[in-house]
Amino acid sequence: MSLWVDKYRPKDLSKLDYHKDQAENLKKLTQRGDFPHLLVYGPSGAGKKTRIMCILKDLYGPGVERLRMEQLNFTTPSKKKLEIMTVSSNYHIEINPSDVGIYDRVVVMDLIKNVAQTQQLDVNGQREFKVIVLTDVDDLSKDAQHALRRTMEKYIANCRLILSANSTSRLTPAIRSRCLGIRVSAPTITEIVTILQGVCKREGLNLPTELAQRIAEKSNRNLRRAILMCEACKVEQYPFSANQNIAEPDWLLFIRAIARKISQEQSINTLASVRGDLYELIIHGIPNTIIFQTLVSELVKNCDITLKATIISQAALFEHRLQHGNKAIFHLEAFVAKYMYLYKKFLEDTIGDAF
Ligand SMILES: Nc1ncnc2c1ncn2[C@@H]1O[C@H](COP(=O)(O)OP(=O)(O)OP(=O)(O)O)[C@@H](O)[C@H]1O
Repeated sequence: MSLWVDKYRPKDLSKLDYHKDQAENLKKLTQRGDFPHLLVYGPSGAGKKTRIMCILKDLYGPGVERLRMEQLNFTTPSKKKLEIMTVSSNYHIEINPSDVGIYDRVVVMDLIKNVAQTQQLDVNGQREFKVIVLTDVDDLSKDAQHALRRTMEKYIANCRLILSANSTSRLTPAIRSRCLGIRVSAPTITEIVTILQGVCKREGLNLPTELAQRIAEKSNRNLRRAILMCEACKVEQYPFSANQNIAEPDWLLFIRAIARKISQEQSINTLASVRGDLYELIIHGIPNTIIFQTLVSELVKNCDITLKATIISQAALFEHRLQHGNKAIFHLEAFVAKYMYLYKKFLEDTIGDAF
């Protein structure tokens, strides 16, 4: 039994439910003989991966859906052995080079070189090139980005890259300028409502519009999250009711609890306990940027408008450090300490004014 997010993931460009004009343009692109490197970017759960798989299917036919998982091994110049999981078909290979952290450069270079130099398994494949899908490229180190740029130029004859990223801001201009950019913005609330109702209809369920609307709003326009929440609602209670409880992911509730703790008491003890909580989230694989952004948005809910402005500008600074530094916990914790200081000072100043 598969989850609705997998079961109802559209498999053809013509079946994509939103950004339809873009899907049509992509179809035209795949029909031309030549095909550029692509950079598909947009927020999490907006449908990047789905669109990429549809492009591949259009290029190579249903064979790209026969996927296998493989572990690839690499050796760094200092003879350290690296292992990384890949998903591939006879026509393409998908890899997330940031899985190997600071060694991402080795993986990027070796992988592209190997793929470009090996023969296509299926010699009747309709294309002369293979596709390498690299995900989360905005997490690549600068070194790896430079290597990527050089390698993509060198092997353009035999392989094409499809890069996927949440935003282009951390990519070097050299990479951006060598790819055709495809922006997949988050679907609107109305689009999400329609998709949720479509999914439920295909399951033979009746989803009240009001509940679909509430789920869409709670999902933060992340379609994956919306569909997962909708399925969780079904497990919790069916027939649906318009005002039933919408289960939210554990990590979100956990971050909300951290934010409450920080706003209740600003002290060394709270900071120490928050450090433990942040470690807990990191250990469970919640991405640093998600932890940071959710925490900031929860914290500013408790802030007066002037304080909010200060907090947001500080958050921008710490987020920048988080993205460029290695130890996420330092920057997360430093931000919490800064928030506590600003919040406490604000309270003291305003209470002082009141007297
Ligand atoms: N056009 C669409 N119509 C209906 N459902 C869609 C569409 N695009 C995506 N979905 C659904 O949304 C879910 C999330 O999409 P996808 O995995 O493509 O997002 P993503 O942008 O790659 O996310 P991330 O960056 O977090 O990996 C999919 O599992 C699929 O069920």
